[in-house]
Amino acid sequence: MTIKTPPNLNIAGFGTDPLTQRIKDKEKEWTYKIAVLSGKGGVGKSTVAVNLATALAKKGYFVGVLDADVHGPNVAKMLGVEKEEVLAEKFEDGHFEMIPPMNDFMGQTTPIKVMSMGFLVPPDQPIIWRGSLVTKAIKQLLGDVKWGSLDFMIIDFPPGTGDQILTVTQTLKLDAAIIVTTPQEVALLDTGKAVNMMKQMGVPYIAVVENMSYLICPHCGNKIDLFGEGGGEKLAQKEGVDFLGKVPIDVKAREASDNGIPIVLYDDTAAAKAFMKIVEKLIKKLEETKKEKSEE
Ligand SMILES: Nc1ncnc2c1ncn2[C@@H]1O[C@H](COP(=O)(O)OP(=O)(O)OP(=O)(O)O)[C@@H](O)[C@H]1O
Repeated sequence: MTIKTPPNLNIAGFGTDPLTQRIKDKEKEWTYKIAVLSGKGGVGKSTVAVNLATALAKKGYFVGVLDADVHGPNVAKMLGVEKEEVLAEKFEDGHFEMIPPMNDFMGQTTPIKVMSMGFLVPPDQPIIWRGSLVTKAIKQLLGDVKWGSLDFMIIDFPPGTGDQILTVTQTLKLDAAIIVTTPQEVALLDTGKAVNMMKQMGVPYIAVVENMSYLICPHCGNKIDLFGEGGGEKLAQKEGVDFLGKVPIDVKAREASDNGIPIVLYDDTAAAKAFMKIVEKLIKKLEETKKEKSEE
């Protein structure tokens, strides 16, 4: 039976222990679970998450994106589905599961399933919750959603190293963590903390992506290192984790994401080429890591 999501969905009372069990059951259907994090806000974490997801979908993989950035959910807008209505299905035991809206970008990608707090709360309404409630909401967006079978589940976490990340990482067995940074010192300091958090959580594959690495001057074509040079790569080396690549600042990337179209769909841009390269490297590394783990 399909019904419309109740308008005043009571997040706090929407499932308790069985919820954790549902997450555990569902994750068996997801081949790779990848968290996208950043030590610092505003470095382009959501931009990287949606472009990685779209690049994977462009290659024919089935992808789900969970916007776990409950306080600033932008993913649905960036993927052009923010106006979609979320339906829910009632199960025999009485629990509801939301049906994630999908976008296949006019057939340019396989459909991407998207779930975000942004669907359930009006855009101008702030979410003023204590941490435990936020954690619960994120868990519901995992366990009370009909995700189905996926090649990749991408989770866009809130910035920083807060307790929500800790709890979700304890519930869900992540295959990889991608830490997004910009090249400047202040961002790198916080990025190191995020890398170490993922190491402590035992995530098998950890990698750094450097966003806003450089700007190609639209007038002279010269490369400008606006925020310094090579910081992300040096940090990855220092921490002993992989470096997946650099994404340049691209004015079109900002314009495109404001219009709900990930830049990776604009094949001729430097940012799109960078994202495709990153995704190819990521797939290879994930397969290698999985093989190594199965041999242990
Ligand atoms: N490579 C890029 N080139 C141009 N603009 C970019 C690039 N990466 C991100 N942006 C823009 O920067 C802004 C912030 O990006 P985004 O929302 O992805 O950051 P975030 O780290 O997820 O932020 P928050 O910490 O608020 O969650 C957006 O307007 C986005 O379009």
